[in-house]
Amino acid sequence: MIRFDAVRKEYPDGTVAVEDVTLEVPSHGVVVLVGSSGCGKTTLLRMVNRMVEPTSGTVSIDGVDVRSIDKVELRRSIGYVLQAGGLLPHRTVADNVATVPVLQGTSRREARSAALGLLERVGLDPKLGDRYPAQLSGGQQQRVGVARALAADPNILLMDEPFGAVDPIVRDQLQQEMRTLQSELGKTILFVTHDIDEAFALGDEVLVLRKGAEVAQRGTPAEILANPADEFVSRFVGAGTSRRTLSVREVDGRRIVVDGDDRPTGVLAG
Ligand SMILES: Nc1ncnc2c1ncn2[C@@H]1O[C@H](COP(=O)(O)OP(=O)(O)OP(=O)(O)O)[C@@H](O)[C@H]1O
Repeated sequence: MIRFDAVRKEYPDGTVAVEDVTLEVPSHGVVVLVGSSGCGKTTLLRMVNRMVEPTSGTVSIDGVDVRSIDKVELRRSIGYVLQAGGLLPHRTVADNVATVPVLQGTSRREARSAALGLLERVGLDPKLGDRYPAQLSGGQQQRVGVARALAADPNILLMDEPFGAVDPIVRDQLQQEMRTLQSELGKTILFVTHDIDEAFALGDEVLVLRKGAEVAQRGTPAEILANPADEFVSRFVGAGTSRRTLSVREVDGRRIVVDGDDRPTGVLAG
């Protein structure tokens, strides 16, 4: 479990990115932080691996204050996936994935062979292991980013808009694959996005944040959609908008789900 206890972050220029946040992220679940640009999501996420130190308050993992853990050790023990993939451009894909295990003492050969297995696991042809990041598509690079984050078999994965830079179709695929992977691996995942649909697609729980990373509402996607806490959340999730208001029409004997503009969104099973 990750716990934020009364954390506040004021940057040296006086910007208060995180006001006063207390929250828990239970183990083995996916918690998504969603909010507009600049609301403090990234700052909060980076406090977990000490890329940002809180001005006050405490972040702990399974009851251990992260400040008591060596920064380098901590970062190697937590998977971190960024929007740009964060891959090292002058290393091959396989070497990128193998970097942390090698630093942790795994032999190069063993780490490389594990890396090829991980590439397969995230849906890539292991042959791509010999390429350089620039020789891959954006979606493939994101997959490598996920493989690299998983390489040291961390309990915790921090994901900062990892699918933000790819087209909607690839994004959809990556989200589905992440769900499958998570059902197999059961990591503790803290995921940041500004896209409410992505939050609803991936989160066991979703936290809608306002400025200063203040939690406007926390709940399952269904709870938030069914019962938005206030006007801010309601607007953010689009509850009550034509896109969210679905109804059923019968067409040629099949039951089609349509949105408030009568546009089809799916077919009812059964
Ligand atoms: N190093 C820094 N120095 C000063 N201000 C910063 C720094 N990093 C972030 N901020 C400010 O802190 C606030 C929160 O930023 P943060 O990146 O955490 O938000 P975010 O919700 O992740 O936004 P985005 O979705 O755009 O990445 C913003 O006002 C931002 O400009």
